[in-house]
Amino acid sequence: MRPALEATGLGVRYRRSWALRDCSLAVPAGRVAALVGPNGAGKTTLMHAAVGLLRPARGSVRVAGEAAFVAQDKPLYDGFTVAETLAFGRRMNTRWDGDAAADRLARLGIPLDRKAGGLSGGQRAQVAITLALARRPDLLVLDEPLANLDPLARHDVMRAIMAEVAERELTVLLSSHVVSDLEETCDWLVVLNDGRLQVSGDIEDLLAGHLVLTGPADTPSPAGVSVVGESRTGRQAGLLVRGGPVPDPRWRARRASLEELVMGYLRSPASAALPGLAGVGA
Ligand SMILES: Nc1ncnc2c1ncn2[C@@H]1O[C@H](COP(=O)(O)OP(=O)(O)OP(=O)(O)O)[C@@H](O)[C@H]1O
Repeated sequence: MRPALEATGLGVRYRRSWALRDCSLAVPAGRVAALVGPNGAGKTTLMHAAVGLLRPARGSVRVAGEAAFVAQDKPLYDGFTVAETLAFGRRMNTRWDGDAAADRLARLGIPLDRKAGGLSGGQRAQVAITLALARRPDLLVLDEPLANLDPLARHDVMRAIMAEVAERELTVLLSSHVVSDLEETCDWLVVLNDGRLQVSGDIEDLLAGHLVLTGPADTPSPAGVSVVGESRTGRQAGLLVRGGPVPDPRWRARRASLEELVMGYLRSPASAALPGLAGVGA
């Protein structure tokens, strides 16, 4: 099946510095993909390139169908009511599902006569996402949709995104700094670090393909697996490895959590888990 989002050798440069280098990835249709990485890693740049807001200096990025983008600051006109905001969206877009948008806001209990400036952070996020969904996109791109939201609002926003994905063929790419927010919802992981792609893959396959090993600090690294990262503190050593099993009884092995997997790669910028590498599903 054609990927919903495909980047090939993508490179983006702001003046003389490269914000993204040689980035090749494919997100299958119908997935909810988490885009994670430290500040300045290139997440927003990748999203802007994907939705056509900036032109790559190298390579290409392609979306199958229409993309809708919700920027980090969720721009809404504070003086407009929610109803006026919807009417404006209808005038600006040929492909517009106003009924679905009104239904969605009613379900969320967001009053149509409220000025956007009087909405809470969570409500603003929901209105911005509703406007993007009303355009019936094939790919919904959300730049930190959960930033500045309390835990309940974060949960509500993620649940609402899940409901949309379940209802129709929609692919989502969303960035976040809080990996625990992504665990229940996302099934694809993209890790960027300093402008380079480190991980792109199915989350279940990635978790099944990695182990956390703990053992005495002087234990030699196990054979037959590839060490992503290691920390040796005092008498204890901890490794994140790709592959397994590890028959050496000095190492205790367990499944990695999503957080451990992400942190393990981010701490070891030279490591990568990309399609085509042994032990990682494409
Ligand atoms: N308009 C711009 N002009 C010059 N440099 C830029 C511009 N936008 C981003 N950059 C630089 O490109 C790099 C990637 O930035 P980007 O905003 O894509 O990262 P990010 O992963 O989204 O970061 P954050 O998590 O802080 O939002 C950074 O080094 C940043 O300083």
